[in-house]
Amino acid sequence: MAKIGIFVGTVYGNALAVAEEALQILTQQGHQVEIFEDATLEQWQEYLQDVILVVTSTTGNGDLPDGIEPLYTDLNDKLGYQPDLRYGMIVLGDSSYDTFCGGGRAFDELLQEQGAKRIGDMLLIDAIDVTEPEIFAQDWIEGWGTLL
Ligand SMILES: Cc1cc2nc3c(=O)[nH]c(=O)nc-3n(C[C@H](O)[C@H](O)[C@H](O)COP(=O)(O)O)c2cc1C
Repeated sequence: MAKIGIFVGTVYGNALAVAEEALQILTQQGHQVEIFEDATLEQWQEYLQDVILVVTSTTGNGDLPDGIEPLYTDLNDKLGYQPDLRYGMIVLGDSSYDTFCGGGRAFDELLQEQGAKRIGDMLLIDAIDVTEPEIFAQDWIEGWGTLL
């Protein structure tokens, strides 16, 4: 059983729906799970020895939603190295944008630079193909939960 913080960035609620699905699946697997929106660096730091699942969409021109961008900036400016963190990444975007899933990809790059260990591949969810992202993500979440 792992302690998992799900950190969400959403504009219209799709990423939150995926996060809520993940909460349900991972809790059923026996993990201890909590969702954070508009999260602070302090909340992130509570998981540095545990597991984080980032679920974020992309807005603007490859940007992170307002609810998670300050966390990204704080991680970049203040945290530095986080080698004991294990994490997963689910990114929502739309492939009609040149910056497909740009916000989440940037978040993943930052965590890699800071020594965090990603569990599994990133799940990219393309709004062009997928109308129900929370259903689409189910198999990935189940598989990810068993890797922890
Ligand atoms: C104004 C606007 C800008 C967007 N910009 C991007 C973008 O730069 N790259 C991308 O991959 N998707 C982009 N998207 C698509 C969203 O990321 C996608 O629709 C996603 O499913 C929204 O999830 P949310 O409801 O959690 O915000 C944009 C959508 C809108 C409405």
